[in-house]
Amino acid sequence: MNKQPTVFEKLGGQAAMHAAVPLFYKKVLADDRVKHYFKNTNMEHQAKQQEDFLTMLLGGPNHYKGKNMAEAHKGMNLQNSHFDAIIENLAATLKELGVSDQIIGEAAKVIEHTRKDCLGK
Ligand code: HEM
Repeated sequence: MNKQPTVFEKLGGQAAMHAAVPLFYKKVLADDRVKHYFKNTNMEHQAKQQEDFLTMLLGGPNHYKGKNMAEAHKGMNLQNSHFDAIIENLAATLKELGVSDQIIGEAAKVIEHTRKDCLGK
């Protein structure tokens, strides 16, 4: 029986994820809606954590050793608009890398499940 490909595989697997995350954070750090949150963040560490987290979340291998989303974003008072900005930057990144709108939509739908935890509500 053939296994259905995961969103991670459809996006292009680890190589695609590794290419996407730095581009994504470049956009995030240029986005006035969210960039201030990262002023004390080690972005190299953040990119590694995010690559591992998204890989796991989208159905790839699980190497993620960071905090859960509620813990990671505790005290930041994040709002829906911030979450939307993050998703928008990720979607724009994937689009630039040639991922189809269909697959971007599938990825966004999975990531959407983390909204409540990220916002702490
Ligand atoms: C809602 C807007 C968001 C903002 C402004 C934001 C901001 C941040 C910041 C500043 C950190 C680093 C904290 C530190 O320096 O220790 C962080 C950690 C992290 N965030 Fe977000 N984040 C957001 C949404 C998300 C989303 C949607 C995801 C996943 C899809 C995510 C995944 C992560 C991960 C994996 C970490 C690392 C946790 C660790 O190292 O243990 N974030 N976030």
